[in-house]
Amino acid sequence: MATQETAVTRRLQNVKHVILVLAGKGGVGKSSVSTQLALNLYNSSSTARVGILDVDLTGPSIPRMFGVDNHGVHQSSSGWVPVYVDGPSARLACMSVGFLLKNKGDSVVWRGPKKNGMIRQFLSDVRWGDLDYLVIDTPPGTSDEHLSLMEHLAGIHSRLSAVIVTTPQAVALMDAMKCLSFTRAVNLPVLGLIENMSGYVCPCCGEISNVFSTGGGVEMARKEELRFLGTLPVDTELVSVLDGGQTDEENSAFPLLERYSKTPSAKLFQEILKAVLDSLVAK
Ligand SMILES: Nc1ncnc2c1ncn2[C@@H]1O[C@H](COP(=O)(O)OP(=O)(O)OP(=O)(O)O)[C@@H](O)[C@H]1O
Ligand code: SF4
Repeated sequence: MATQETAVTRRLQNVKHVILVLAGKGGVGKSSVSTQLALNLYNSSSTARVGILDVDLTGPSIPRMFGVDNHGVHQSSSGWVPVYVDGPSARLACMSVGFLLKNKGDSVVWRGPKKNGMIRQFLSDVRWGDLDYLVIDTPPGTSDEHLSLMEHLAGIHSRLSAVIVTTPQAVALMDAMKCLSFTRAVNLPVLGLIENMSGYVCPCCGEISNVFSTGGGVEMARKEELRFLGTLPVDTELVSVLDGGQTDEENSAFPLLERYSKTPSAKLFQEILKAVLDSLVAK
């Protein structure tokens, strides 16, 4: 184990911050928040270097969200080369088990030890290089994958933190509490809580209406002395950008960023990004 940890520590020596995105429950928007966090961090300065690692091994959705699900990764003598989703700028690196599957629809049916080995390889064998931020999209709940991550990242514990994503419903909040207790058990600092799918953005006028209850995330954050990072409504424009697949038709090297920047979510995420960066400084 010591050798493995050293390999991970060595590989990630020039990664300044590693941010795990957690959610207690599936489908609350953890992958879309991970994608938006990576895009906003990338956009936070013209030199920011960002990586996104998808360790949701049984349901990898990051390649599809970035519109690179037909790409593969290749091995070089110094490790796997990630997919650079921003073209020639090569400041936004992406790695996912999705790149290793023969067919998009293939499922990954692995036992714990194999998943653990894959996560170790993602951390120790990918040529991440110098990164300001590495965002890790984790599976829902707290599973073997989370324990593997904590074990392999032990050597860089001071650079680790987490963001918890929930929806406003009581059942999602209960599951978010389980996530929070996991972070406390493993001594993982939490930057704060994001309430996703909180209200609905009208596609006609942009007004945000509350279809279901909202405010559960704020209340949980208050009770648990967590920072509340902000809310994101259900945004149909975001869905068409993240789920519709990107094309290279637009006159841009990075059509996803251009299309995302026009969504209501992009504007709202700027406040969340500020809160995330503040929390990182205060950590
Ligand atoms: N704020 C939002 N507005 C509209 N659609 C959203 C929003 N957040 C997420 N979605 C959509 O909901 C679906 C599920 O989101 P996502 O894949 O991010 O969830 P998840 O929590 O990562 O799910 P999983 O259980 O697969 O880990 C996707 O189609 C995504 O585009
Ligand atoms: S929010 Fe305004 S524009 Fe949107 S559907 Fe309702 S009334 Fe119409």
